[in-house]
Amino acid sequence: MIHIRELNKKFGKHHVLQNINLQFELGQGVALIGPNGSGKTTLIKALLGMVIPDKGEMLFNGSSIKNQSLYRQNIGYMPQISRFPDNMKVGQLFNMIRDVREDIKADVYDWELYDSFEIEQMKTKRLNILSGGMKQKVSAALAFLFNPKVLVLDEPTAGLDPVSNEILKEKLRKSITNGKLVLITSHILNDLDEITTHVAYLMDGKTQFFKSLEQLKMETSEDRLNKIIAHILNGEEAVHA
Ligand SMILES: Nc1ncnc2c1ncn2[C@@H]1O[C@H](COP(=O)(O)OP(=O)(O)OP(=O)(O)O)[C@@H](O)[C@H]1O
Repeated sequence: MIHIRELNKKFGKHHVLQNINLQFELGQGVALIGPNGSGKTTLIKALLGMVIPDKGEMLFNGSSIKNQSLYRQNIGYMPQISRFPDNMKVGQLFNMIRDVREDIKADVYDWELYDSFEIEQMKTKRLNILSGGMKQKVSAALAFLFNPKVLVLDEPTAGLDPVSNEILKEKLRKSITNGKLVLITSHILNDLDEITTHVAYLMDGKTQFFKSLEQLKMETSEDRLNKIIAHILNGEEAVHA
């Protein structure tokens, strides 16, 4: 579905992505994790065409995404920080985005998060007065609205209250079961446990590993993602010590 080959990106002298090779398929929940500044958001932005790589290629369904934009219709994106037009109201934003995608038929729409997050009740609120968590809800509902095959979520649970967090996680779980590809970054590894089928771990712009959760569980004899990662990192420290 998504093939990333020998991807490189420098910002000035800072080599932020170094020879990244990854392959994601429908039905996977890929946890893209790694320390602050390891390149996760840059990789996501490259995939969305928001950052232009220096070298390497990315294929979506077998076709290069270079200078393409149509493939993005298949991706629902929830950014780390949502920036909305300040004076627009929530309802106007949804209307505007639906107008942009007039090709999408009404029966394709997925209103589940819109309903669960009770966005109808905030329809008349201006976007610039929404709390951080409310903005996250709007952003999540928009990412799912057109029922895309691929969901890319950059720290989606940061700022969500526990009930909303569970709603989003359940939605992601269902989406993966129904054959969508979910690519998600988070530092809250507990949030990823029930969603993850594969883990891509980035460090200093390099892929440290990309493995299925099952394989990682077997290798570490740990069950939870935070324990698995701690096990691997402690092992590495021991090796380097
Ligand atoms: N537009 C830019 N110009 C210059 N440097 C950038 C730019 N965008 C990102 N960087 C740098 O690239 C590195 C990777 O940033 P990125 O946001 O991809 O990390 P991340 O893994 O998502 O981090 P976090 O976990 O903190 O969100 C950082 O050192 C960052 O300062």
